[in-house]
Amino acid sequence: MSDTILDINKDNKEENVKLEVNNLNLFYGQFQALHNISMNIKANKITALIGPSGCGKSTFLKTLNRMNDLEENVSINGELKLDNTDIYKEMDALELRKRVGMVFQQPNPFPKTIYDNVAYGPRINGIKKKAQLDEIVERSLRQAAIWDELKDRLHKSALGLSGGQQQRLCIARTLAVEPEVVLMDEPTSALDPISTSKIEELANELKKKYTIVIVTHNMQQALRVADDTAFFLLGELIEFRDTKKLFSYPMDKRTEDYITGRFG
Ligand SMILES: Nc1ncnc2c1ncn2[C@@H]1O[C@H](COP(=O)(O)OP(=O)(O)OP(=O)(O)O)[C@@H](O)[C@H]1O
Repeated sequence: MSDTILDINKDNKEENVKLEVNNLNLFYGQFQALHNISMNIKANKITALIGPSGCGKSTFLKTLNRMNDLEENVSINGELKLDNTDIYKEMDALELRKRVGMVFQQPNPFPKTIYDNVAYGPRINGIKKKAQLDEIVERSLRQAAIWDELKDRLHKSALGLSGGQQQRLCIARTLAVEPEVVLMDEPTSALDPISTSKIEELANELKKKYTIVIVTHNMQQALRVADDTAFFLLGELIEFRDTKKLFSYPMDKRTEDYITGRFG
């Protein structure tokens, strides 16, 4: 890792750090997919992860809520802390995933009603009272900016919604268990421009309450929504800083080549 990135991480330390990553390495069998990643993800900010296909963005995102634990042959070393607690050594994976929710590339609602999709997580967590569930469903759909569109069809199947509506429903489902961090893996890549801009506006609104980490292939999207941007290449974190600075004055030649379209 370069000195440049260390300097930037020191700057970040002065702000409110939600997730602290130190010297993180991840292997799929013999293949090392992440090399010595260190970065601080700030609370109530949007952090974008960019870089060419296969550079480790999704792998890194998944380490933040231990989704890689589900895969065979994965080994991880280094330190990853949520609010100063090590998520691998000192935290139960289920507890962690309540605090760190995830939204995937393809909207993946359950084949259930809209209401039951949103109530799913709270029910698993033991909430049974209808009035309480009603309140959670409404709050979550409002936070996901889709209440007005769906309030009259809560008991219809979620599979009848458009792709953009399904994705906002999936965001509502994630918010229903009141996470602190929301991870988004290319959440708009399957959506049209109008749905994309709704999700971007929503992310901007949600950061008041949540910390958001988003993987995107779309550099304009990173520029539009992210406070900080991390550029990955071949499993290394090349540069990580304020988004506007990274795009205006890239410090590393490889970042410059990528954002100017010279490779990737
Ligand atoms: N389950 C796995 N087993 C083995 N290798 C994997 C696995 N998942 C990812 N990899 C490899 O790890 C590297 C990083 O993959 P990853 O999906 O994290 O990249 P990415 O930057 O998110 O790519 P994309 O933008 O195409 O989604 C790639 O070389 C990939 O082939």
